[in-house]
Amino acid sequence: MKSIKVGLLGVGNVGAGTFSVLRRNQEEIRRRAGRGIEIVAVSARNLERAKERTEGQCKVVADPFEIVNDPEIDIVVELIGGYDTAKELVMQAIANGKHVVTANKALLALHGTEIFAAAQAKGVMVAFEAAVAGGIPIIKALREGLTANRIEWIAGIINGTTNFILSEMRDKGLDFATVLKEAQRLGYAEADPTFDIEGVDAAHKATILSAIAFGIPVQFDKAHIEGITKLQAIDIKYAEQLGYRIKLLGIARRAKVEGGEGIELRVHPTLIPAKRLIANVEGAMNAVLVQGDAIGATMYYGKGAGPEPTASAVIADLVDITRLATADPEHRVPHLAFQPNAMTDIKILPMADITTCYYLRMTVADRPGVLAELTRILADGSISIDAMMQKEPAEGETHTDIILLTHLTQEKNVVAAIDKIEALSSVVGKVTKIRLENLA
Ligand SMILES: NC(=O)C1=CN([C@@H]2O[C@H](COP(=O)(O)OP(=O)(O)OC[C@H]3O[C@@H](n4cnc5c(N)ncnc54)[C@H](O)[C@@H]3O)[C@@H](O)[C@H]2O)C=CC1
Ligand SMILES: N[C@@H](CC=O)C(=O)O
Ligand code: NA
Repeated sequence: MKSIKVGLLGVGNVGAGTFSVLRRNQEEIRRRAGRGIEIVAVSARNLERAKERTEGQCKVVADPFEIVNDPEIDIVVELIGGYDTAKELVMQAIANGKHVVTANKALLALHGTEIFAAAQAKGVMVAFEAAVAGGIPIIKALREGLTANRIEWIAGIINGTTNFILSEMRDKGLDFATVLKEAQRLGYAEADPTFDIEGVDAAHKATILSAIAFGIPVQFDKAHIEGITKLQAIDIKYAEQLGYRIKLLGIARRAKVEGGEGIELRVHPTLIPAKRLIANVEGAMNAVLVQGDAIGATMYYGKGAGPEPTASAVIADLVDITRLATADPEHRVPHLAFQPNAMTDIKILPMADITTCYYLRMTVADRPGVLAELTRILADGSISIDAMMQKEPAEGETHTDIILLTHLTQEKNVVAAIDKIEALSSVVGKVTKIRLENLA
């Protein structure tokens, strides 16, 4: 049978990885797909570099629209990133009746609803395994393997760059900027690395996961986002002393609220018990925990970033499309796992309404009665304490650090209690609050 013809937009880290894995494993892939998968044209900004990376094996063009409008091309692979041009190209490819593969989580988290609706109407597939947790087949697991379950929650280390930074800083004592540069050199970081370190990339991915897990629209604008730039070394140290690790987690969870159900959608540094598997996921590795009502907890682990791990997911999508291209569109897996007419609109909760445990660090005067003041404020706010650690004041110091871990409580209770604690004359400066999840 004739090869399926692919046009590649962008020959950067992932584009180059896709080209080389597809060439290296072409025979194996052909045996799986039932026919060859051939990149016939690429578009790039740097034409010379693209020619080198594609070893003169295909046409190299400057204008990406030349590819999306080429009648010979069956599948367009979008690997340029960003929202604007990428969206135009993807929409044009769909309008031209081409299937699309994209690794672009930013695009899907913002415009997924429109893109999937257009693809559905046109009867083409938009595949995006590489967009969440790189090479880990988490989209496949959620859309296909776990369809019997009511998904309760998902919690994942879904940004390789930040996990790499946290691991290297802790293990090798390197500084933030040095490790970030290394993550960029290794092809893990986004073109704009603030997306990684400020939690935006993880929020793009958590948004996509929430849609597939719960059958709700993609709603990036409702995600709560905190990155790792404000995390302090002292909290990483105290967390270790208490038996926890701090990871940047993306969390999507069903929650019972007054009047029904809501969804928590949040990304922030999180304390996790050190004995949990996920707390021991290091470097650029990703791990996603999924709790289903029938299966219980499952964990998906692997390389979440980098040229070839991401190419692994891009090519898996190419194989899926090749196998299904001739199937009746009605028989394909729905883009967001649920049939388009069966999506629901469970509300994403404001942060004030989420429920979790907390790590609170405060600097207090080392004098009698301070602890009683703190515990009174917490008790008044219905916050119960799970553990406490008080450090000895350093030689000649009159102040010391107190760290409190709370049981489950609502964020609004904690915020109100912190306001009162910060107003005490015995407390110096701000209280540091980090959320804590016990997980499975
Ligand atoms: N690097 C990684 O580990 C992962 C990246 N992704 C996603 O994959 C996509 C690509 O990422 P990378 O390869 O890392 O980025 P990159 O910055 O290395 O590559 C993007 C390439 O596209 C080219 N480009 C930009 N605009 C273009 C245009 N209009 N026409 C033609 N070429 C254009 C750039 O010159 C660059 O070579 C992004 O959406 C990213 O979020 C997803 C998972 C992992
Ligand atoms: N910049 C991202 C790349 C993969 O999605 C990351 O670091 O995880
Ligand atoms: Na993936």
